[in-house]
Amino acid sequence: MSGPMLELKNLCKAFPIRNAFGRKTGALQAVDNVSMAIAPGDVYGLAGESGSGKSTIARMIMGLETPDSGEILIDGRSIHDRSDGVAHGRRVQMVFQNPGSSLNPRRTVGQSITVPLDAHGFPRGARRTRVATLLDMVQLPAAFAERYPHELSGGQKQRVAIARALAVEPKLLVLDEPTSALDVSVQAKVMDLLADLGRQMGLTYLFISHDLSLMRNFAREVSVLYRGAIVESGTSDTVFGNPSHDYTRLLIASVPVISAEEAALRPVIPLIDGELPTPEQLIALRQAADRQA
Ligand SMILES: Nc1ncnc2c1ncn2[C@@H]1O[C@H](COP(=O)(O)OP(=O)(O)OP(=O)(O)O)[C@@H](O)[C@H]1O
Repeated sequence: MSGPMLELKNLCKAFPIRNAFGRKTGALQAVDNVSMAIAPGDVYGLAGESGSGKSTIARMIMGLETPDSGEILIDGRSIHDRSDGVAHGRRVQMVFQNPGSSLNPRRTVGQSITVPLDAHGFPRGARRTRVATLLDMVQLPAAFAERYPHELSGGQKQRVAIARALAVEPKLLVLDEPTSALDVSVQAKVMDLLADLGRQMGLTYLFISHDLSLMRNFAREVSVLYRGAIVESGTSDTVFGNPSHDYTRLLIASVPVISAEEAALRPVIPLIDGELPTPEQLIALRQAADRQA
C-alpha cells in the first residue's frame, strides 16, 4: 500500500503582532499543531472562516512561508529534500482564488502556460503542442493561446490558471478558494472540470474553502480549522451530516455563501480583548445576536 501523497505533521506558524510604531507586542498563532494525511488521488477539504489559517497552510506547502516547527511531506519526502533532483514545483502546484491577479496581464495565455514549462526545462520544440493540449484539457480552444487575460471571462481565466498549474504534471494541487471569485453558474462548471481532471489524471487535491456546500460535494474527507487548529476531521458526509464539534455545527448553520458579493457581506468575527473568541464564546455571541434579531 502506498503512503500519503501529502502529509502535514504538527505544523505550527506564528506571526508577530506589532503596534503602530512597529514594535512587537505579541504573536498570533496562525497555524497551531496541524496534522493531516491525504491519500493519493483523494480530494481533501480544508474548511474554516476567514483568518482561520487556511492560506498560511497552503503557503507553507508551496514553500512560500516557513513553518516554525513541524514537517511537510509530499509523497513521503520532506519538501526540503531535493535529493532525487525533482523540483518542488513538479510535485505540487497551486490554483489561487483570483485568476485576475494570478495571471500576468502582459502575457498571452500561451506565454503564461509556457512559464512553468520553461522553468522545468520542457523541450522548446514541443511547447506549442503542449500548450494546445493543456488548453484542450481545460476545454478551451487552442486559439486562446494568443489571447490576453483581459480578453477572457473570469471562468476562462481560471481554466487558464488550471492549465498552467497542470503544465508540468504535478501529482498534487492546492486549490485555494479556486471558484470564490466566480459567478455561481461558472463555479459549478470549474468545479466539474477539476473533478473530471482529477479522476482522469489521478490528481490529489487539497481543496481550501469557506464554502461548505461546495466542499461537501467535492471533498471526500475534510478538516475544519478554527484559530489555526483543526477542531474536527472525518469524511465529508460525517463531518457535515453529523458534526461532533460545536464550531462545525455553527459553521454549517451559518448562511450559505453563494457568491463573491455575498461572501463580502458575511459577518466578521468580533474580537474579545483583541483576540478571536473561543468557539464557545463565538457560539454565545451568535446566540445573543440571534435573540436580538
Ligand atoms: N504575513 C503575515 N503577517 C502577519 N499576520 C498574518 C500574515 N499572514 C497571515 N496572518 C494572520 O494569520 C491568520 C491566518 O491567516 P490566513 O490568511 O492563513 O487565514 P485564511 O483562513 O486563509 O483566511 P482568508 O480566507 O481570509 O484568506 C490571520 O489572523 C492573518 O491575519
